[in-house]
Amino acid sequence: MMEWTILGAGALGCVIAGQLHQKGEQVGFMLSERHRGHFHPKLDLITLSGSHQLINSQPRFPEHSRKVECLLVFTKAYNVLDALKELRHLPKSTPVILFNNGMGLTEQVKALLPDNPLLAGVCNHGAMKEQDWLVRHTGKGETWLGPLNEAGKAWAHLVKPLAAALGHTEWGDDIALHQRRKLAVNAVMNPLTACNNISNGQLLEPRFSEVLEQLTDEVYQVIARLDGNDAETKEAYRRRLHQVIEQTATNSSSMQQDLACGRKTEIDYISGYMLTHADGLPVPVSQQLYDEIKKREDSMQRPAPGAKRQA
Ligand SMILES: NC(=O)C1=CN([C@@H]2O[C@H](COP(=O)(O)OP(=O)(O)OC[C@H]3O[C@@H](n4cnc5c(N)ncnc54)[C@H](OP(=O)(O)O)[C@@H]3O)[C@@H](O)[C@H]2O)C=CC1
Ligand SMILES: CC(C)(CO)C(=O)C(=O)O
Repeated sequence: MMEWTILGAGALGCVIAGQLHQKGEQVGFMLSERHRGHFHPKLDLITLSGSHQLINSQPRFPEHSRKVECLLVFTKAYNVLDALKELRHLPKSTPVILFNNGMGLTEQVKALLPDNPLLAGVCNHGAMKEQDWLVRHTGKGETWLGPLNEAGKAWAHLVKPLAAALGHTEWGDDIALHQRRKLAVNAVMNPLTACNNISNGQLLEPRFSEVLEQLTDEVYQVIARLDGNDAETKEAYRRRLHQVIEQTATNSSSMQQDLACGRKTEIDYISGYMLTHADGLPVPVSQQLYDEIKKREDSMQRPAPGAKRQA
């Protein structure tokens, strides 16, 4: 039986691993260096119904990459390239599926792994890491899988076991279209909630109505131009965005959580991607939010004035 190797044992990677495991699939975790030499307890997954599921997974490190049969990448976008570079022995025939949010990595991953079948997954499940090896499944949504290169097209059959484990999962020949649909939601919700330190649902308060409207228009123009004939109508996009805001009203966006906890955000792959592809379209609100988040990220990395340097 093929083993699914999860690179990135964080919130989403653990939830997907848990769901695959529950369906009898074999799952292993390719771990970062900080786990080396540590005891690996069973993964404790809190399911949507609140029950605990204990999962016995196989810990792996880059020297085991020769044996990887199918790699699912669940690191943050800014860690994808470095994490893949560590897997020097990854067979050229192993399919690699990128599940990160945001866009802009495809060409670099193609250059790094020119022979491997490459795919992208667009996953709308929700996951939260409560601590190492304790992860909560917070929401169910549809998943799309599609090819990023020619060799990736031969792996459409992976949809079947993924659908059995994750629920609604479909193959999309034009996976970039589905990535942009998700980006269009993230490029509004993530920077606005992060900059204002609010929950997703607070975006619907009257004080944000003007900025929400302006940002929605900017993002729509850029994404619709990239989508060409496949663009959704502005009304359909607005409805979809408001549906996500309402369905996740009590949640905090990933960017809000990252910024509030002093972690790096995925802004370069979300708003940064939008700005790079604006190509003359006016995007002042996106630019302002992008600049603000980069400024806060930079200030987090600088030691506070008067703080002692570590020897
Ligand atoms: N959480 C969610 O609900 C959703 C998340 N996404 C997207 O999925 C991606 C992952 O998100 P999420 O799970 O929340 O993020 P997390 O930060 O919880 O998980 C990322 C994991 O990647 C691991 N990692 C980083 N570098 C390496 C490396 N070199 N080798 C092995 N592992 C590495 C980290 O491991 P360690 O901590 O051990 O260093 C960390 O556990 C993001 O792009 C996110 O936007 C998409 C949909 C929903
Ligand atoms: C849709 C949204 C904003 C839900 O929180 C998300 O995907 C994120 O937080 O990154």
